[in-house]
Amino acid sequence: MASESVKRDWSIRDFEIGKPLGKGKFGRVYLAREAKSKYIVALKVIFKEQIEKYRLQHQLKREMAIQTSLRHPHVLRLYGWFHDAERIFLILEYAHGGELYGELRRSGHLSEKQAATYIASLTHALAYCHEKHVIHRDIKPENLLLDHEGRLKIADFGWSVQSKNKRHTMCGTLDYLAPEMVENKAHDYAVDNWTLGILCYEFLYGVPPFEADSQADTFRRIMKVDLTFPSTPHVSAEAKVLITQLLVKDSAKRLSLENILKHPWIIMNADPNGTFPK
Ligand SMILES: Cc1cc(NC(=O)CCC(=O)c2ccc(F)c(C(F)(F)F)c2)ccc1-c1nn(C(C)C)c2ncnc(N)c12
Repeated sequence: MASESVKRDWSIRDFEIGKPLGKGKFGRVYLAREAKSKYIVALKVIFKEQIEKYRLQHQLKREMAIQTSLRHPHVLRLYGWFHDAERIFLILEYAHGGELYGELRRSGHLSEKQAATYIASLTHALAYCHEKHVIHRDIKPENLLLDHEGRLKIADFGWSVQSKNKRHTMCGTLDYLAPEMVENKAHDYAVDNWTLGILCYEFLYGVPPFEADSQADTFRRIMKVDLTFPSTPHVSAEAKVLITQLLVKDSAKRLSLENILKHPWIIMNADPNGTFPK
């Protein structure tokens, strides 16, 4: 699939369409199978009139170029795409394990081993993206999927796909944005380091650290870095140290991706091959 997906021109006739996986602002996504190789993929249908209506042609082209160029075990593959008169079809890696979000909602919070394994996977994926000069900027549980072995995959929905089970967060939540993003200031790669701190907190406590009843209150809590840790036995002091070293207002002072991977909490808890014993 990898070699073919780059050169040949695909068309809808090459695929057998399966069950719908979810629907989004621009169209639906289906389980599908490439007819010859029987290779399973997720096929996302985007309606051209929606893209034209929001004048997203260039942004979509840029996203497609970025996503087809990324090759990393923790970044969901975009194998290729094709279009007909009114639709654009994206041929995506199928994440058999579904949404990490679902796992977090079901269990309330993750164990330190699960949380550390996911943070280490995300850190590896972000180090790769940053090497390719790609800042993700939109990492949140919504965009995190799991493969059949429970390995994390960063997916970039562009515009979030609302899967079947309704999400609890409104789209456009501020919870995951760094201070310089919510202030609309110039931002750099370190915004992703901040978001790793947000996600680590949410994996361990079940809610993001600056959650509030209104966006205005969330905004105020982010700008103040109003970070508090509920007292609970299942979160170690080392985990709190890592979160505190990432949720730093001055982006230059946030722990680097390299030092996250050397952090005692990650070394002690992350499973090196990214799965972790269930
Ligand atoms: C549906 C789905 C899509 C994606 N990726 C994208 O769609 C990229 C699209 C994009 O970048 C884009 C689109 C419009 C647009 F206007 C722009 C712009 F212009 F703004 F930049 C950008 C990744 C994974 C899934 C996915 N979803 N699910 C279920 C949870 C439903 C899955 N379950 C299993 N496996 C899966 N792969 C999935």
